[in-house]
Amino acid sequence: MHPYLKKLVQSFNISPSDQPKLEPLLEQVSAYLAQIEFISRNSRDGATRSERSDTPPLYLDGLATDDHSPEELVRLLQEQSQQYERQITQLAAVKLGLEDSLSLLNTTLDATNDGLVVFDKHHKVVAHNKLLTDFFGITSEEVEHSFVGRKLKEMLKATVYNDDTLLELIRFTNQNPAEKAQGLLHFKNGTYVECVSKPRFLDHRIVGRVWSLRDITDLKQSEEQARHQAYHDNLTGLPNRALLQEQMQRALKSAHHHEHRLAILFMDLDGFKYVNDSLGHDFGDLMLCHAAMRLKDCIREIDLLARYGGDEFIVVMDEVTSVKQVTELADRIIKELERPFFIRGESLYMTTSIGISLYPNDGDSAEGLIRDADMAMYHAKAKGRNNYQFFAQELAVLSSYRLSLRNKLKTAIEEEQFSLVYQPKVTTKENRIVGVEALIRWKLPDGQVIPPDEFISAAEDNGLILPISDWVFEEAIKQAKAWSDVAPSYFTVAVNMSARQFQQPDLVENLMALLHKYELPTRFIELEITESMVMEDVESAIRILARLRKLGIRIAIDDFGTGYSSLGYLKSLPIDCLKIDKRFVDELFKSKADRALVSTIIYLSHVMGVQVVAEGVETEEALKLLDDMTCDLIQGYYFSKPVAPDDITVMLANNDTSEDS
Ligand SMILES: Nc1nc2c(ncn2[C@@H]2O[C@@H]3COP(=O)(O)O[C@H]4[C@@H](O)[C@H](n5cnc6c(=O)[nH]c(N)nc65)O[C@@H]4COP(=O)(O)O[C@H]3[C@H]2O)c(=O)[nH]1
Repeated sequence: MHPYLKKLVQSFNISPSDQPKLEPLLEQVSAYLAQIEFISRNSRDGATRSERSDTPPLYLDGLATDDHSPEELVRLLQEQSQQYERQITQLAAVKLGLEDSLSLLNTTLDATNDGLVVFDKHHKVVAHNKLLTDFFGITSEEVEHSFVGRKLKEMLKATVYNDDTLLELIRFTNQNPAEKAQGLLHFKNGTYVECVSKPRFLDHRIVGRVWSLRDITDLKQSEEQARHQAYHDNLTGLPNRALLQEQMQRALKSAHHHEHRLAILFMDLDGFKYVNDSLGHDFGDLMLCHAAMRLKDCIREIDLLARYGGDEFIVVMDEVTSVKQVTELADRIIKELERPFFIRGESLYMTTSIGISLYPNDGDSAEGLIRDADMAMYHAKAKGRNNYQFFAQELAVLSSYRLSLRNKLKTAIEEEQFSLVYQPKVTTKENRIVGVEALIRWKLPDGQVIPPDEFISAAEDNGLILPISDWVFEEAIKQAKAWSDVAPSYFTVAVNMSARQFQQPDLVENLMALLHKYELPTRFIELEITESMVMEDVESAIRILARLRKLGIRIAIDDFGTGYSSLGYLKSLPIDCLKIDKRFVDELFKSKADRALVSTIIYLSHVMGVQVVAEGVETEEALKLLDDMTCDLIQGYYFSKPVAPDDITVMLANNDTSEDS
């Protein structure tokens, strides 16, 4: 105790029991006295009055205590002690605040879902939590040295091989202490951890760094799941169009690099629409899954199989060494799909048409190769389905021709480049005209005539078929009205209906409006629709046909025998006439099977009360045979080619118009 304090205790007679209470204060005072003693040496008058003796003079703020009475001294000391008490109270509050902050920090560190470690500016660990040690499988003691040297290597062992993200992050933060750094760590136990490192600032100065680690495995997994869904077809689980594009880009790059060849096989199931329409979409879905499985079995590990669209699949064959290898795969696929499918107790047959393009022969872009294979697939369909065709440049020429046709078609209607010709339909026995078929002709301003087979499908593709069909209908009805006065009552003008037109919801209303406009009785009009148009949606087709028929319009099925229809379904169709396709008529003398087929079609049609017309009859021989087979009507060059309306008017005038037809 300071000698003056001793003196003080003695002079104020402070009891020994009270002395401990005063002790903290006395200690403070003692420290203070030591301080003022130092100050006193530099007192205002500069005199050094602090010669060391047993009772050196006491100075308070430069005032020697010897100069003051004890009362004054006590007052001064009391003032000082009060000041100390205030300071102590303040300090205690600050300490409490600090303790509170520390406890808050510790609780926060433990409660957070992130692994945290806080460093000071000397890279010393200031704080960390348990999660951090869990992530790396280290102890709390090891954290101290964890981010440097050998320990860091140990710690990195927790992440997957070759994931040196953490190392990179540390390097980056050492070089850029003021920057935030962020990375994704992949741990051996499968977890994905997002790692963020931020500098700590105090008064605009960097005082250290905080590292936080967050387990984002769930997020990553749902991301993966979303990615899988975005890139795979829900039904078959196969890669979809988007993934195919990506994978093809990669395969093309690698093929270019390694000088490999690729083959793209574009497959379209034949008549799948029929399965869907007749057996339902659920059944169709099952069929697609089965087909996908079979296709998968046909390809090698390195090949890619994707679902491109409804019933379209694509195989990208990698490392192709020969064309034979490709044709073998195409054959295998065709055979594999030809085997019957047994689904829900039904056995079904399915075939496929395949178009093939080759890299680098046919191009080097994914889109181009797919387009070429698609074109070749259409060629395979045209060749009778259930076969494969390689892309050939001629197909591209054909396709660009179709494109140029489409552009020219746009002006054809406005410039009245279309006209109608009419081909008579006559009775097989007497060759009496019972009707005509209206056939469109397109003559370009330069005199070039383009046959309908060439431009109708192009017009179907770009939607121009609708205004063209409207024009044909109006023109044919106008002409039928002109003939209605001279023609017998059974005379009909048949008009070909386009697939798009058949799908128009206001088809019946539009047709009736036109008939009304030209005051033509409905019985003069016959609509020719193809089997495939009916098969698109059998139920709705039946509904529309029944409505038209009820209004008195005749219905004929055109090109019969070329589609997928069976004779069986004919009985459910509300039709008046069936036209046997020219292909069968051509084969009458060449193929016994076709002859038998034509005969059966005629017989069954009659049983069902449907009239039969044979198309494309060119010879007397064919006419006679068809007559023997009891075919009702014929149409073909034998009697007349399609001719101008005036020629028909003349024919009608010379026609036997007896009403017994
Ligand atoms: N070699 C040969 N050919 C014969 C003989 N008899 C008739 N033909 C031809 O066979 C086609 C019969 O018409 P389609 O089967 O309805 O087949 C038509 C029809 O599907 C479509 N088409 C024609 N006009 C129209 C139309 O106005 N609208 C729609 N949507 N399609 C039409 O174009 C197809 C072809 O029409 P066209 O070229 O006029 O060809 C016509 C006709 O000229 C014959 O004895 N020998």
